[in-house]
Amino acid sequence: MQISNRPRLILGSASPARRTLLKSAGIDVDVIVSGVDESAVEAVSADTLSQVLARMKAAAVADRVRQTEAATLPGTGPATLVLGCDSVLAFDGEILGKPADAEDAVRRWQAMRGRSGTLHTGHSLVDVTSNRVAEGVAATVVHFADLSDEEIKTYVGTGEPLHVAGSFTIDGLGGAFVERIEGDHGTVVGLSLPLLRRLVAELGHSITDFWTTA
Ligand SMILES: Nc1nc2c(ncn2[C@H]2C[C@H](O)[C@@H](COP(=O)(O)OP(=O)(O)OP(=O)(O)O)O2)c(=O)[nH]1
Repeated sequence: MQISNRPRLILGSASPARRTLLKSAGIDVDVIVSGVDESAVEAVSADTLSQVLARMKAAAVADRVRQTEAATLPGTGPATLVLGCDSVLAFDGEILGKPADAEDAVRRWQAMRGRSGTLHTGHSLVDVTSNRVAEGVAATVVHFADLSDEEIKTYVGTGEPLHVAGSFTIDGLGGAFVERIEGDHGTVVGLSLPLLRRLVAELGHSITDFWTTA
């Protein structure tokens, strides 16, 4: 039996978009949702907030893995890594997570249309065995289309904006409302693959080690 030396990546996020993005990039993950209460953290700046929350999520899941898998965690051999992420939109001096409700989403879009904001996604990668951590925040400027009131009302009515940071997606219905971006596309979805490549390298791996197809 071929013993896999492939390191294991656990995604500490409930976001289906993050899991899909990794799968499309050849990386199959296990998912363990952190359950971290994001409201407990004071927003200082968008990049600091996204980094602190990503760190809290990854640490919570790494602790759980250490407790539940103590017997099977390899002291040597393939590593087990946990990735936590958090995305927030910096717009007009505010830090915007998910909208409170539909009215909030409408108000946000009436302010955002025709303007730009910066989507910050914090990443924290923990090697469960060595406890080493590699972290970074990726930021992408998003230029929004000048939506009509009718488009805003219809888009919010789909429910999509209510579940995502910044009240928009770039890979869903909201894609029609993103004129252009300056930076990595994945950062807007919620996970930067080029940054992940650098973080796994910091912990001694190559991103190609995680490919299930290679
Ligand atoms: N599909 C998609 N999702 C987006 C986009 N922008 C933001 N999101 C989602 C990704 C995350 O699920 C959510 C941002 O909230 P968080 O970063 O706190 O993650 P979430 O609470 O969903 O899950 P987690 O806390 O990681 O378990 O918004 C986008 O352009 N496309």
